[in-house]
Amino acid sequence: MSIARKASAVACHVAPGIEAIDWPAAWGDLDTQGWTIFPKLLSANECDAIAGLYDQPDLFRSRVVMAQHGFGRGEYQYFDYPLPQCVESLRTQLYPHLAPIANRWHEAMKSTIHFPAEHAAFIERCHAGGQTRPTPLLLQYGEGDYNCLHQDLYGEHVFPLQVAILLSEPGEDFEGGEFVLTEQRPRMQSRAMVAPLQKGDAIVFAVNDRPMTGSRGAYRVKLRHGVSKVRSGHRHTLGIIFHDAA
Ligand SMILES: O=C(O)CCC(=O)C(=O)O
Ligand SMILES: [Fe+2]
Repeated sequence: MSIARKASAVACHVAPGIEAIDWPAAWGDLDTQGWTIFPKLLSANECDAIAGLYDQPDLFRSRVVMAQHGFGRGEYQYFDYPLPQCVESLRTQLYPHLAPIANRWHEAMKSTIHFPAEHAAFIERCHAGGQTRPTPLLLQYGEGDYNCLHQDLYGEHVFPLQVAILLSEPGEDFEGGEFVLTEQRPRMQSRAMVAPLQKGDAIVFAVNDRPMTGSRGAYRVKLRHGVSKVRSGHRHTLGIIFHDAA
């Protein structure tokens, strides 16, 4: 009974948003800067419904208070299986579009890892390798909170792209709290990037390495992501990570 209740907690219609994505533009952004934005992937109502799940502890497998680990300030919770329908739909419906990019990146980086076309097959691989715990998460920030630059690596199996959806409206629900990324090139100084997200926008970004084309072929650059200090208000984010955790 509790399983049925959990699974139906929040429904949303992600297919139209995914249909509307300009994939050639997205591929271009991902190849040149390692991230891209899908505008308005979720409606304001869907954002509010997902953010509201934060107060239903039975939907989550664990809660992390960032200050206790030196991760920043603020908190997040990892969803438990079965995932709410909306989260499950985003994970399974975005994956098939991202797997070809992941495979192209891995080929360019001379990796022999190949990602299957469907998420279920990739999750089977994670589970067989002992990575069985779900990684989609809901983050919650208040005034003064921030998220240090990090990478969401949870074991040997890593899908190289992940998605974060801003569930609050900048300038209205909160001030500050920008989504920031840094790109570290070999033997060079790091460059910082700020993603201009609005409520309902999704950012797709490299989890760790991505290929960059130089005059002597492709080399690897490393991305990290985080959130600058929230100056006022409240900010929620939904994180969709495609690999599970050990
Ligand atoms: O709150 C944010 O925008 C950052 C989320 C994040 O670190 C993640 O989804 O992995
Ligand atoms: Fe993260």
